[in-house]
Amino acid sequence: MAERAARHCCLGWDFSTQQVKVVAVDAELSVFYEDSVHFDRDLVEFGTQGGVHVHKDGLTVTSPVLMWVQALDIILEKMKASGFDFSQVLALSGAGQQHGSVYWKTGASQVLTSLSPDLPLREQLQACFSISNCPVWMDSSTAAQCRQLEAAVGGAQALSLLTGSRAYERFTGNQIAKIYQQNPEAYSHTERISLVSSFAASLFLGSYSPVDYSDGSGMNLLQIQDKVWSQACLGACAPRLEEKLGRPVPSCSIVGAISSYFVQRYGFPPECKVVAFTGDNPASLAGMRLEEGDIAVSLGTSDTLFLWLQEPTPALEGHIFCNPVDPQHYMALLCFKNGSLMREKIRDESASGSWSKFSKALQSTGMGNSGNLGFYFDVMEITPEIIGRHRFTAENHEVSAFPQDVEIRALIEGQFMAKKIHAEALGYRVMPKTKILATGGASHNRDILQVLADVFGAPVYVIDTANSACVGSAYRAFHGLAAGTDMPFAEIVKLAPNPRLVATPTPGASQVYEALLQRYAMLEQRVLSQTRGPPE
Ligand SMILES: O=C(CO)[C@@H](O)[C@H](O)CF
Repeated sequence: MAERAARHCCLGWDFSTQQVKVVAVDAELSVFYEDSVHFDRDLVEFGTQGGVHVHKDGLTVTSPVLMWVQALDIILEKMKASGFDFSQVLALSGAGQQHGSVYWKTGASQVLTSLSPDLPLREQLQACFSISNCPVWMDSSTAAQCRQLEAAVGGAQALSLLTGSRAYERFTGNQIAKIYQQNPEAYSHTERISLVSSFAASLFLGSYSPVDYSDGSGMNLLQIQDKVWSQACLGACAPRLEEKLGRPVPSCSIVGAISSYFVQRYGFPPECKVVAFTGDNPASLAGMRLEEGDIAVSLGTSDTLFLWLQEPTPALEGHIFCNPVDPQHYMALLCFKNGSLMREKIRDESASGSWSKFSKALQSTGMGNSGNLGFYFDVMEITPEIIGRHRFTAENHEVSAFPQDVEIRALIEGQFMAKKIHAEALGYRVMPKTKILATGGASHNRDILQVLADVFGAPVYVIDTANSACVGSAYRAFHGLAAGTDMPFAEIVKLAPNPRLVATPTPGASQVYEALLQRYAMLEQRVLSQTRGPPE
């Protein structure tokens, strides 16, 4: 085989819900290698569906930690078999599904620091975990622990101001509290608790990696302003928790050099640096190269907004995390459950199942839809908590139906006005340099993106985000190598492929939507009060 040219690179890992993925990115920021191990397909013995086990109660959702360990063994062996030159790896970083937690058994650190390069990780780490099935982000079994935590710190809004979110069942502090309450013996035999991100970093480090500020913001435990654990939150969840978590670190930190295990077994250079791993969403923000004032809109099954914020306004909706690439700033995440499934339903009902007819309806109706407004929530919406379809005429009279074309525009304008209103409630403001980055299935429909540009008054770009968490992690590894030079992340990634401009605001759009947004906000409150019933 022809000698492969030497190609210095950084690796970006993603320990996601369904698979472990890796990309190799060279100094020109080109992705030249990618691989993955799919849990359901490649690790059948664990019996997961979508990478998880949903328990009989329908609320508890876990994943086997040894499945994650073995997936790393397999993917590294696949890379080795493909002839990947590990000696060229300058640094690596990674991401993990947020909120999940890993429980290292007392004594595990000795095993982790003295791994034999002759054996796979799984064989050596078999007995290193006090909890075999780790709670993950899909779990919703900790409602009681959420109420206890909010009560301990003065309520939901107080917790949100402190940690960036009100209590959420999937957030790690509440999961730890449940384990302490229901399995105190396992908790007492736990010397370290990692997030999925810091657990993965620990494997490469050969010692316990600290939690980074950004993924740590998804625990209901970290004070997001001071970037220290909240003693009130720790105390409300479990005893002696701080010693099990260790001190959190900035997300751009080099947490150490790669373990000798990987040097001897795979040929990594001993000076290969490990940059703190973070959550998948913060890593995606890095991969999409969001900058201050930008907003990323993922138009998928549910719609997700990533915001870059300088001064957050924590609220009872959405999540504020410490920013993964600028320690002085923040990011926000907003989830809208009625995303593409709602768009597909209206397409089927009002455009005979045709996206082309759907687009024609948007083209044939004007901005503002002659004052007609709609709320379309066939499943209980997260942001805000409303269910049902509610349509209003220009005179704010509720009606039971719209003509088909009006219905289609009311759906799309309503979805995007909701996004703008709730993003602004978290402190987001459109800036002159704002770019909207659209991803996900609906981002292939230019007419939908035109409405997005008009409602926000900002240009819309599309970007390939297939591997955004991995690529963002590789970018963060390069950024970690520049530690101490104060080089901003944007400078490090300036060679990366640019997003493609798809839509710019129609002239006059801001005047139309400025008025409509105010009506939308007012009507949303009216619907909320109707569906929530009168305040107690
Ligand atoms: O719970 C979430 C964010 O808060 C999910 O996006 C997980 O990070 C997916 F892994």
